[in-house]
Amino acid sequence: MTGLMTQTTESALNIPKRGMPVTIITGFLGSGKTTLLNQILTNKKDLKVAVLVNEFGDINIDSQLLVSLDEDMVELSNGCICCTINDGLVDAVYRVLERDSRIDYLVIETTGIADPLPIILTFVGTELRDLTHLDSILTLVDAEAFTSDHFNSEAALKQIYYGDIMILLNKLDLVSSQKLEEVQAYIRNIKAGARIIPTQYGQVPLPLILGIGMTPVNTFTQKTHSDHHHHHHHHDHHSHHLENDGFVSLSFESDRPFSVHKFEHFLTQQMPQNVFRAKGILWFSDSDLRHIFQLSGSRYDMNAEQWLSSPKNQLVLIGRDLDIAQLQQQLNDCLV
Ligand SMILES: Nc1nc2c(ncn2[C@@H]2O[C@H](COP(=O)(O)OP(=O)(O)OP(=O)(O)O)[C@@H](O)[C@H]2O)c(=O)[nH]1
Repeated sequence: MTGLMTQTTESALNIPKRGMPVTIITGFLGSGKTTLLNQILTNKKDLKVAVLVNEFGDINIDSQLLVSLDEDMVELSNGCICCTINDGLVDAVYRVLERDSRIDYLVIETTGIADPLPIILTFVGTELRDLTHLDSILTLVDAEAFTSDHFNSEAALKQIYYGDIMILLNKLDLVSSQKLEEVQAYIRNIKAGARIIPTQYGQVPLPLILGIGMTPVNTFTQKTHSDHHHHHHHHDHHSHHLENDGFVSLSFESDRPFSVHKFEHFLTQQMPQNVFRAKGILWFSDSDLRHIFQLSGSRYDMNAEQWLSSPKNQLVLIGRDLDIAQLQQQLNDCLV
């Protein structure tokens, strides 16, 4: 993969000038969307890329973990993009379009539980249709975590269903070739003719995913026209997946550090199985470094790096049927 990357990341992207091209990254919780976004930002060369990040928790962890946090970065409000999207997204895209500085490309990272259809319809069914050009929808799938019931999530299935388009089957390093075959067969079964690219840490030559003109805009446009009389009304697209999927999130912040032993105890003894995803920037009393904590399914890891701001604890947990009050208390008890 790495060899391929160096060969193909020359400024070979063929980006049409009509309307700003837009790529939407979807994929279930922890599948590798932010990792892919970082690959894009690292390898974009001269391409001026604006980024919209949307998170389901109340704290923006992802935006703090992106490689480039310069003026190209735009942050969307929190909440699920497909529920709060319509005005928030349109406004955020306008802010990008109205910038004085040059912007060649817009990449949008959705939350891991977003149903992509309302987002697609926002681009093809509103005034954004004339201003932007929806180029591609990339759906990340965690090859290891993928099963046919995939956390019983409606959103996870829809991400594949609408992601016509391009599926990045990520975390190749964590699966056997047999599992890889099984997942590919499963995806092709739900989505005949799906284009699937196996990846590791989202490494993929950019010309394969940006400027590819893969979104069958007409299909979605026809749907929009038959569903809508007024293109300003987007509420019909509101998805009920949150109620169906039953996801809740807990955001924890503190200006005091954790005891590493207490936090370890919380992680191994107290944290319920139905926390599917956690991410945090953690401060431990016995360390001068910030710890980037990532949990996805049954895996977690922690990387230490320099603080970029004054130390504090920020943690988001996402799962189903969580006892929020109890978890808050348990996290409080980890503080020194
Ligand atoms: N082993 C392995 N880990 C990966 C790979 N890609 C991403 N990860 C890890 O998976 C975890 C989740 O990755 P993210 O990129 O944050 O996932 P995400 O889809 O943005 O997560 P949400 O925004 O919470 O839905 C992180 O710890 C990554 O380092 C991969 O190919 N292999």
